[in-house]
Amino acid sequence: SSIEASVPSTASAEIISRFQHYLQINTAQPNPHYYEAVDFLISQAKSLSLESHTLEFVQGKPLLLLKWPGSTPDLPSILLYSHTDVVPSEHHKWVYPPFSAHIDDDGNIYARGSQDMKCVGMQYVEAVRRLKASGFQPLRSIYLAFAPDEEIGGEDGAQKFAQSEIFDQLNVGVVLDEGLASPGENYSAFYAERSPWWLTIKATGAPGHGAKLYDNTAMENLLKSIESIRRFRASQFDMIKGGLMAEGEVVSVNMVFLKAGTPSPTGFVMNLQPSEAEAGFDIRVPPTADPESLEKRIAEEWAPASRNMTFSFMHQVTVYDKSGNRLITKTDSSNPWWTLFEDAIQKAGGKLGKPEIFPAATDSHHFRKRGLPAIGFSPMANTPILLHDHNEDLQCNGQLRLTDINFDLLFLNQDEYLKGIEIYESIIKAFATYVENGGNKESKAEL
Ligand SMILES: CSCC[C@H](NC=O)C(=O)O
Ligand SMILES: [Zn+2]
Ligand SMILES: [Zn+2]
Repeated sequence: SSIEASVPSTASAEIISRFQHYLQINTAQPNPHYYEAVDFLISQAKSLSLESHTLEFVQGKPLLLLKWPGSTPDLPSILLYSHTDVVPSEHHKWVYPPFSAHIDDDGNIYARGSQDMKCVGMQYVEAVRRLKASGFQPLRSIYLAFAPDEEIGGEDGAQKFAQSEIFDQLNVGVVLDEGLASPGENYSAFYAERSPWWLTIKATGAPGHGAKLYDNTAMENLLKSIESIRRFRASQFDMIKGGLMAEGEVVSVNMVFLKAGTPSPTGFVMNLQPSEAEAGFDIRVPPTADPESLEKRIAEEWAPASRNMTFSFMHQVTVYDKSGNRLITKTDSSNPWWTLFEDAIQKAGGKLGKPEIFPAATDSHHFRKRGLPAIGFSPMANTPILLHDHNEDLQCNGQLRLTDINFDLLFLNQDEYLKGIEIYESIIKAFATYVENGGNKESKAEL
């Protein structure tokens, strides 16, 4: 029987092979093969008799929308959201090629996107397949969106989608999007994310001979700022180290570039103090922070005009929605979707850890900005995540950027993947049949 347990059934083998197929499509930034992914997903939709629409808010960047109509279409719908792009890979550092979707003897599936987030996209599809096979009929309409460009900020994908008239017509009530794997037995879930602020500070000062000590040089002015930023960084990091805050709850600041000096044929001119010096920072602001005081700190301490400094943001995502509320999805009984989500996971035999703030950015904020509840969830427990593992280059805002966060690597075990499909079955069932007040006035009277 131990052999039987380790050999997947035919159905499981087919599920895994469909996942492999999706993983094998090269959708790496900056040149993702989007149409190949969309064609494959449309073939899946056909096999499930789902309606499919390819939306193209920007040419060459298709967003595939699938629909399973509900029997009570007036009720707000469920959006099962995923992105189709993946980050680039340094191929030589991989044990198995990133688009091989190789499965080793332990059942671990190796591919770029195995965790982020082709797993989730296909798990939605498989969960729908199983629910359909069981004869389940949703009350609410269920939409599956497969969107481009999350890895570069989602401006031509989720953002345009969430702001579109088409989106309004979907009457979405709740969004499921990606989370992170977790190494322990509890699943991770995310109710918010930190907003990226990409800050450049620039110092100017009088140029002068390298042998002269004088005040107000560009380098000295910049270094004072860097010292101040480092003190702030340490204060935030100490709260994590001391166990007072989770990673997503503090403001992170990391210096990502330094630019100064006068070039010469042999490198830099060594006896000249330059008149300009610049540094760039990747700042992540939790929705619980006070963005105004951080902006004040930047203007007064990190780049004060009094020290001949200027600053600009290459990218600055707000922490507020249109009504001025924080981009936070409630995780208490005031949000019925959260309660349903928790219960559904438990019913399917899963355990949920304390909900967290996602440390990086996902597409969820584009939906939270519309005031919608969005839950970040990738059902992968007992799965290592490689945070801060190695750097990857990709295009963002036309700039070559370096991410210091990398949770796309490694592998996903096939049993964990299959378990995740059952978890989604349970969640989709609960969401799609939910009616406010239980749809039953009497049951309310009993209370
Ligand atoms: C603002 S574009 C970058 C989005 C990216 N998302 C996942 O890594 C991130 O750096 O968080
Ligand atoms: Zn992702
Ligand atoms: Zn990613």
